[in-house]
Amino acid sequence: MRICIFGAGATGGNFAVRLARAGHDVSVIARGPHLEAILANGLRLEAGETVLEARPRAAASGAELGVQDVLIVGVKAPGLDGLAGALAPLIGPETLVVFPQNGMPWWYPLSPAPEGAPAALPDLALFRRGPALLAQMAPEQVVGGVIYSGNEVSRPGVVVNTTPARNALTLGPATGGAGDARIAALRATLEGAGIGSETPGDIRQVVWRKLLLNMCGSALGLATRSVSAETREDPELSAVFLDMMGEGMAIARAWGFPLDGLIDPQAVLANLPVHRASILQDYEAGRPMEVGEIVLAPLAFARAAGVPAPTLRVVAAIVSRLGQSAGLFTP
Ligand SMILES: NC(=O)C1=CN([C@@H]2O[C@H](COP(=O)(O)OP(=O)(O)OC[C@H]3O[C@@H](n4cnc5c(N)ncnc54)[C@H](OP(=O)(O)O)[C@@H]3O)[C@@H](O)[C@H]2O)C=CC1
Ligand SMILES: CC(C)(CO)C(=O)C(=O)O
Repeated sequence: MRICIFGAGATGGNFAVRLARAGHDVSVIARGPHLEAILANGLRLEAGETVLEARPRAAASGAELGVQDVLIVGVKAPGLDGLAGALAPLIGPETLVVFPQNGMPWWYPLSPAPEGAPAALPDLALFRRGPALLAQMAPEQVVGGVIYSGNEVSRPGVVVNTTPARNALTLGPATGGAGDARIAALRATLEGAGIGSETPGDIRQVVWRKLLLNMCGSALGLATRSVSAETREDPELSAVFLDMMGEGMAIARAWGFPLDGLIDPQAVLANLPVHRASILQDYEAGRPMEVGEIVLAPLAFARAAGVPAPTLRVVAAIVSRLGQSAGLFTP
């Protein structure tokens, strides 16, 4: 299986090292000092006491690598704008293209609304990424992904894995269902490399579940400039977190993905990692932020379904203002 990770930064770098060390034909697309470091010394993954190194093939462009069996698009969501042409040389008619970005994904509208959900999705700018990307691949090639794995690039060529006990990438076809044998084979490949990959009923349910973690934990970590775990140490912030979780569960329920019984908000709070959420990493590094995907999209879903979300509204306004003032987010 030829696997390319386009944008082997924090999470992509983690997956590239683990897959390469499991013996797979892995290549990465990177740029700048990170690419130079990978070309010179390979990729290094520091996961707790464990250090893993690998030398995947590295390139600046897809044309150097050619068509892949699996393409994992590891860039941040704003990086998808204008990216379709750069992905093209890596994609053939059989290539599975995995999009594992946090928050509401561009591919969400590719499968029909579940029974009882409002028929029309909110009109989000992020959904307008679809046409350019779908000019390079059929909808059936699009694989939705959800990452549970905390990572940070500590210096070029080096990734620190802040959640060594949990590294997972859940996959499901964006057009619905559990997926065919090729997706099953990819899950098995990930599992064999130490990356958990359960089979979801509907990947959009997993998206909502993860989105709530980011909408509450990552947004509060950003607003307070602290590792996510600090929220659970502060009683007032914990209460805000739980209020937002309740709102998020009501939003997901209204859109046909009830999470009752699947999420225990108290347990999610108790397990917030000692990790600078990726949106906080972006803010501090001056990189475009996933504000639209992580807080404004669920707020828009709340409004479209008439679900009250007063706490989310306040936190979203603060996070959006932070991003806009820093020039890292445009609504
Ligand atoms: N980090 C984490 O712990 C987690 C992240 N996620 C999600 O995973 C996704 C990826 O996040 P993360 O891994 O943190 O992101 P990173 O920013 O660490 O990695 C993305 C990489 O892609 C590179 N890149 C972007 N565009 C191009 C391009 N056109 N050509 C070559 N390289 C490019 C970036 O380079 P450059 O640095 O030069 O921009 C960077 O190295 C996000 O949606 C995030 O929310 C999910 C769970 C946890
Ligand atoms: C909170 C975390 C690590 C969960 O995987 C995450 O998604 C992020 O940092 O953006």
